[in-house]
Amino acid sequence: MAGSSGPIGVLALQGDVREHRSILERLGAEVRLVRSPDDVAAINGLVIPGGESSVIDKLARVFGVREPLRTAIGAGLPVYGTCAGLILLADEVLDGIVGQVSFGGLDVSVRRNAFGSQADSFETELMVPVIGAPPMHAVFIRAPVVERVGPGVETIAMLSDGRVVAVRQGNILGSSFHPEMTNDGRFHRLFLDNVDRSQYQGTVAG
Ligand SMILES: NC(=O)CC[C@H](N)C(=O)O
Repeated sequence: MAGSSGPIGVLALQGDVREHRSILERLGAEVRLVRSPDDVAAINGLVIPGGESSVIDKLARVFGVREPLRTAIGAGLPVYGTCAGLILLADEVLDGIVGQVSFGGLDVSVRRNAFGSQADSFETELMVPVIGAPPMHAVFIRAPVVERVGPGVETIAMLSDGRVVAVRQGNILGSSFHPEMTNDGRFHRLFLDNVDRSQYQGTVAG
């Protein structure tokens, strides 16, 4: 069972926290909403929701969780980021607002709002080989695209035009789209399997 040595965190500063919480609980996880360094110290996996990455970045600094999260991710905390969450995990953010930074951890470059204003939001069926059939119904909302994939990063989903929309690197998983909005638990299952297999022991506060 996932979360055997601690709860699964959902970063709860802004965004679609409730949807992630409910899909994780449906899969049997104990969820802790993360808003403080103590919360970061208590979790053994983390979901970073969709929302607005620049706002989550700012609030993470205000709430004092940015550095603890960076330390935990660097120490191997299993993480899954959707949309804004993927942006926050990218080592490089393209088209960020002035001063915007990410937590990092994923050796990728991600472009915010990559689909432009004429197609801010769309939905499509997406084949994700590591998850298998049937295809996922993928919802893209002012979504980012992964433009550079580092050597240790695996591309796990692409649009039909070849644009990369889901990746993983070790215990870090990210998607441009929102499985939490379509009640498809397969990405969260993949993340919880990472938590179950993880050797992550937590970090000393700081
Ligand atoms: N649905 C989303 O999470 C949108 C992401 C948003 N465009 C950002 O830059 O953070």
